[in-house]
Amino acid sequence: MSQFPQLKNDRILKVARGEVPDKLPVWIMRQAGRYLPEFMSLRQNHSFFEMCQNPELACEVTLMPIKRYNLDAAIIFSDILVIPQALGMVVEMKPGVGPVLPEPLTFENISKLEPKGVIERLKYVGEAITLTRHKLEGKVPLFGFTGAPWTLLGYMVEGGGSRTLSKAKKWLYAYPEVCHRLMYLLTRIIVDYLVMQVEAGAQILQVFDSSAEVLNKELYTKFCLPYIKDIRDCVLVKLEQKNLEKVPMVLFAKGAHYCLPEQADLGYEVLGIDWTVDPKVVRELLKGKNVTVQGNLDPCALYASEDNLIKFTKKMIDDFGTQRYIVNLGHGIYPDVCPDKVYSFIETVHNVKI
Ligand SMILES: Cc1c2[nH]c(c1CCC(=O)O)Cc1[nH]c(c(CCC(=O)O)c1C)Cc1[nH]c(c(CCC(=O)O)c1C)Cc1[nH]c(c(C)c1CCC(=O)O)C2
Repeated sequence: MSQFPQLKNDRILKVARGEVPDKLPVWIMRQAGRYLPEFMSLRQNHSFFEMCQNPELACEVTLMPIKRYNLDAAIIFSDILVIPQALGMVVEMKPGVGPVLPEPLTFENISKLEPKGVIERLKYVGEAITLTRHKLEGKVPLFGFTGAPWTLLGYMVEGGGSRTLSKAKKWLYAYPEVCHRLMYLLTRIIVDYLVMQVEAGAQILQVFDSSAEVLNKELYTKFCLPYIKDIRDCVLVKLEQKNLEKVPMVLFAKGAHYCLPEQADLGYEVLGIDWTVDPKVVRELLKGKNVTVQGNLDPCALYASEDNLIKFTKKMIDDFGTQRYIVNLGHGIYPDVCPDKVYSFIETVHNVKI
């Protein structure tokens, strides 16, 4: 593997491992995105997936928030939907709408999915990661990421975003065996995809299960937890086989507070917490568990006045406490947030004494 510049800021990695940092680490979900004018100006000339697939462009976008802010991590510019795309599904990113898969999964076309060679077709993500590791010059660690099996299956069955995911949930209730087979297939791909990202230079990994919020404890226990655990276990085994470093992993199961203690037993070092949960309740639910928490400021709090934003941020940190805590929003930042608000948020976090 290529020799990368030495890491200068390892706050996030330390806190993920349960060690005490000099300052609270902070990063922002969707930190490289449309709220940044420099992103919008680049985006005018390129389609979304063209930006994902071109390592130079993906690297440039990944570095945009790092150049502007004192963030404690970078996250590779990509999308969770590159997996369905590499499986042969058409994925379009429609401005103002979001992702659209014009030919969603049906019983008739399941056999058309092409798992063979899928990692090869995702090699561009690895190339973007390797390039970014060099260009980061060791400033901060680089996150790799993936969607969790359920969230990917949801988009594949629904053909795009959905508030209720009633079509995908119908599959869970009506065709559980088919769903298990698909979840298993996605799990195998996700494992190899994450290992490939570490091989390329990712120093920490996040699994996004953004659609966990439409399930309940029973469904999540049956259809999601076993696969999410399998991902963690198999990534560890494969990293060891390849003599690669054991990188920490974050599970962000959005809206799955109905099973937080169960999430803490899957082997992930960090649990991402969405903005709907009270930090004190989170700590209570996770008492005695060996995990770090990450989150969870309401992304809309960045619309508040600077004074109030600072107040909300301090209160959140007070309520979580500074132990084993990575500061983040409780979901991705919105495109119409004023970029200056992000300075106040980060500065407020870094000013907290720990
Ligand atoms: C569900 C999901 C997706 N993608 C992702 C998730 C999980 C996190 C979450 O719940 O938000 C993850 C994601 N998407 C993107 C990143 C890049 C890294 C980062 O800065 O965090 C990451 C980590 C870029 C993106 N992904 C997308 C954009 C905007 C697309 C554009 O420029 O047109 C970016 C910068 C598009 C996207 N991609 C997806 C949706 C629903 C959308 C549309 C919503 C939106 O527009 O914000 C699927």
